[in-house]
Amino acid sequence: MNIYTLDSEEAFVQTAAGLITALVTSRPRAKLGLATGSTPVGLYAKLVDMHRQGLVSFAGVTTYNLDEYVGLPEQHSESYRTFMNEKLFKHVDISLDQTHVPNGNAADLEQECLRYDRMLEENGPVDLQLLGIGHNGHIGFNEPGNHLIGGTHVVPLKEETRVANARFFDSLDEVPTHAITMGAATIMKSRQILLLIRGADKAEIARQALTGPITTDCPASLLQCHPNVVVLLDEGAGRYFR
Ligand SMILES: N[C@@H]1[C@@H](O)[C@H](O)[C@@H](COP(=O)(O)O)O[C@@H]1O
Repeated sequence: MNIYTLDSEEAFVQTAAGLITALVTSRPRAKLGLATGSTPVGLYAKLVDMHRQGLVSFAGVTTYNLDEYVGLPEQHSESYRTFMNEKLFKHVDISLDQTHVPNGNAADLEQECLRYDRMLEENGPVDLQLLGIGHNGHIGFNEPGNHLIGGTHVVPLKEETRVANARFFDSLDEVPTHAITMGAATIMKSRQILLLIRGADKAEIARQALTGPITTDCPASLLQCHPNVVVLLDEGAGRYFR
């Protein structure tokens, strides 16, 4: 793992954006795995900015998002489809049919998981998978537990995850109880992984995930087995890595 602690928000965002734009420039038909949550918001804003300046084009890029809530209407302000459209897709030269987010409203969710996996199998592996991390070590919505699942699947969200994400909703009751997520094996098949970790409240889980035992109790620890991972930590999250 290549672990870097950046000492400013600008350096953090600029480094992440630099890695993505370098890939997309050298490989215009790149396949990007994308993530939601508050962590990549600054990165997406930087990519939009660089696109506006003519520094990067996404015209040939295909994207695959990690996850989506189950049962939240696609147009809901907090659906991950809306998040991606608003934070990135609407503002760059990518056509929406090149962007993929699991359909959390599919009539048959099991079929939807199979469809998503088949699509990733046929088109993948992704060149670069962007990841954040939950306070409990989840990646995508692969929650801690006594096992991990390889492929795309429906997952009941841990109470702590629903509480953490309640800040985006009017109340905890509105936070969906389930999500569809890419599985651990799919994530591990990515050619490169870019893991972003921000905030002092993530310092401890960063230490566990990056230097602790590889265990399903901390799904992100599995990334220690991947041959090509770049981890960017901001000052707060990087307390143990300076
Ligand atoms: N499913 C997403 C993850 O992909 C994200 O990495 C994580 C952390 O979110 P944040 O960046 O807001 O802390 O939780 C969410 O629930």
